Amino acid sequence: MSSDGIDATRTAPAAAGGPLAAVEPVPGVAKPDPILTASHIRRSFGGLTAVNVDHLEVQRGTITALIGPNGAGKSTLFNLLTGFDKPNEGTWSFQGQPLNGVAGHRVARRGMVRTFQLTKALTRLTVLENMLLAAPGQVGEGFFGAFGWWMWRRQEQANRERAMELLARFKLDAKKDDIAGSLSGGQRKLLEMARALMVNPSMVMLDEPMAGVNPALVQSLLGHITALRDEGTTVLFVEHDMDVIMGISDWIVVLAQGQVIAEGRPSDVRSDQQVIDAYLGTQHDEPQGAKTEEKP
Ligand SMILES: Nc1ncnc2c1ncn2[C@@H]1O[C@H](COP(=O)(O)OP(=O)(O)OP(=O)(O)O)[C@@H](O)[C@H]1O
Repeated sequence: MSSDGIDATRTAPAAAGGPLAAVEPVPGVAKPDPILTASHIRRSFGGLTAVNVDHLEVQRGTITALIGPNGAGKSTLFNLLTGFDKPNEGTWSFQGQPLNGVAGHRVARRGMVRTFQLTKALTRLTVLENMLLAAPGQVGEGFFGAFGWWMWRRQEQANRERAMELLARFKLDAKKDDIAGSLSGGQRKLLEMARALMVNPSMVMLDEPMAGVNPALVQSLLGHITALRDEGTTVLFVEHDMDVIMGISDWIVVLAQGQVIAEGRPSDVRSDQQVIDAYLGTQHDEPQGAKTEEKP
């Protein structure tokens, strides 16, 4: 157990007795307490329908994996739900509030935040600067004159404290003044996660959190993800590594050709013939880390 109270070596058992225990594993099934609900979401690119989801609910306080073969529509669905793309049709709500037409940065302010790979520009900034840029909206300096200045200073201070707390949690505090581009692949993933937490979200969406991560850091990342869930944060993640998916997910949603073809607990999904035919049968079950690299 680390000093911040996180057992980084622990991975979660699938939530056999959790809130999803009695939920029937069928596509579109209602959840007891959904934090996110989406209906009739369709997104086409020319003649190609990338996403065509009838109904999907994500249970609050769980780790839900979104899986499927390449081109299944996972990233497109992430972009739509978080306001970084617009569907041709569909409605969705977060914490009971409709999100249609809400821009990405406002979606994040409402508590649903997604991780982004560090852009080239961000890799040239220090780790701490990256964190501060991810902080929630700033009070303008000119706002109410001297009072605005005082507010701005206070907010700066609070952001700095939150950033340092999160960097300590992810064991990046000693690297706060390092250029982000000098971090290893795994440390970058930790920084991406830490940046997302700057807005204190109710739900985090992680896009392939294990891609490019050295096996030594995989356990640490898994520990951080389950710790988030255990603190009450809802986690939705896209991942290809089946060991990771089966090891930490409370619930798995399977997309194929834009549609939800199955959802359920890991044990339900593993034995679903349609999933095996569409995805698992074609999945090269590489050992964890076989396709990874540590240095960018
Ligand atoms: N901007 C775009 N313009 C045209 N086609 C797109 C665009 N974005 C995605 N697509 C197409 O939509 C389909 C779904 O792509 P998407 O990236 O969402 O799949 P994915 O499940 O995330 O795949 P992967 O696992 O390979 O990342 C693919 O056929 C893709 O080529």
